Amino acid sequence: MVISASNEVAAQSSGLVLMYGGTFDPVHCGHLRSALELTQCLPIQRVHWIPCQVPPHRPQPQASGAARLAMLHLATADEPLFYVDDRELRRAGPSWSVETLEALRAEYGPHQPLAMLLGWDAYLGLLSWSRTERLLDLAHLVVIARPGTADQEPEALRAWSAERRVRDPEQLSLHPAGSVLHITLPSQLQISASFLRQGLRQQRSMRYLTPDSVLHYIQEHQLYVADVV
Ligand SMILES: Nc1ncnc2c1ncn2[C@@H]1O[C@H](COP(=O)(O)OP(=O)(O)OP(=O)(O)O)[C@@H](O)[C@H]1O
Ligand SMILES: O=C(O)c1ccc[n+]([C@@H]2O[C@H](COP(=O)([O-])O)[C@@H](O)[C@H]2O)c1
Repeated sequence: MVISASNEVAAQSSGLVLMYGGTFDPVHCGHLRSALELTQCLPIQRVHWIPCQVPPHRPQPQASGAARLAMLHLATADEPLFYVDDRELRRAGPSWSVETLEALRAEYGPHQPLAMLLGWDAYLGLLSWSRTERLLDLAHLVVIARPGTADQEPEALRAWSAERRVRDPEQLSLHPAGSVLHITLPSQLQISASFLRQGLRQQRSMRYLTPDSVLHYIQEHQLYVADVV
């Protein structure tokens, strides 16, 4: 795909495209609030919410891909910048992020600023991901603090990201890829999907930790009622 200089300017002025990948088993207010706050502090034109089919580095999700996708649609329905993207669910095998970013890069073209969002816990494992270097050729990384995950950044990761670290969010819109930005968002919510699954299994109310529409879906489809085998 050939993009002219004027198209490049148009792509840059329309803002950053953000990939928010996750297991989302289920989506919760920690995810939702973080993404919303990012749209308020970065010039974001679209957030691609991408539930993974086969998470590469963790136990497999309890709810089906179809159910996790449906809950994402319910949770994000009235937020215009949020776009639920099922591309990983349509791909067989482990959901390598590098393949997802390759596809997004091909769609948006070489000049579009693109970033992948990671919570601190996910970021800590980054050096064991598939083709970590290539990730930065394809996108920036936006790493958000996550309360309850106070683990120290391993030295190798700190050194790797230090070379690419930027402090000014504006930098992300000036280049298509290659920078790492750490952000501490104003409201940090100590909510996790595992906490929700456990509470639901124990039949405790999980209201206000995820939207009511998601809780209704969970109830209607009897999700998270049984212990994981
Ligand atoms: N409360 C939160 N605040 C900030 N980031 C979060 C929060 N919860 C999840 N994330 C980030 O969202 C992405 C997807 O997370 P995921 O879907 O695995 O949710 P989770 O709550 O960590 O799930 P689980 O408890 O099952 O591990 C990861 O990058 C993770 O770090
Ligand atoms: O590509 C990889 O090697 C890789 C390794 C671990 C995690 N990921 C992605 O990171 C995202 C967050 O993962 P998780 O386990 O916190 O839901 C999700 O989109 C995963 O597919 C990707």
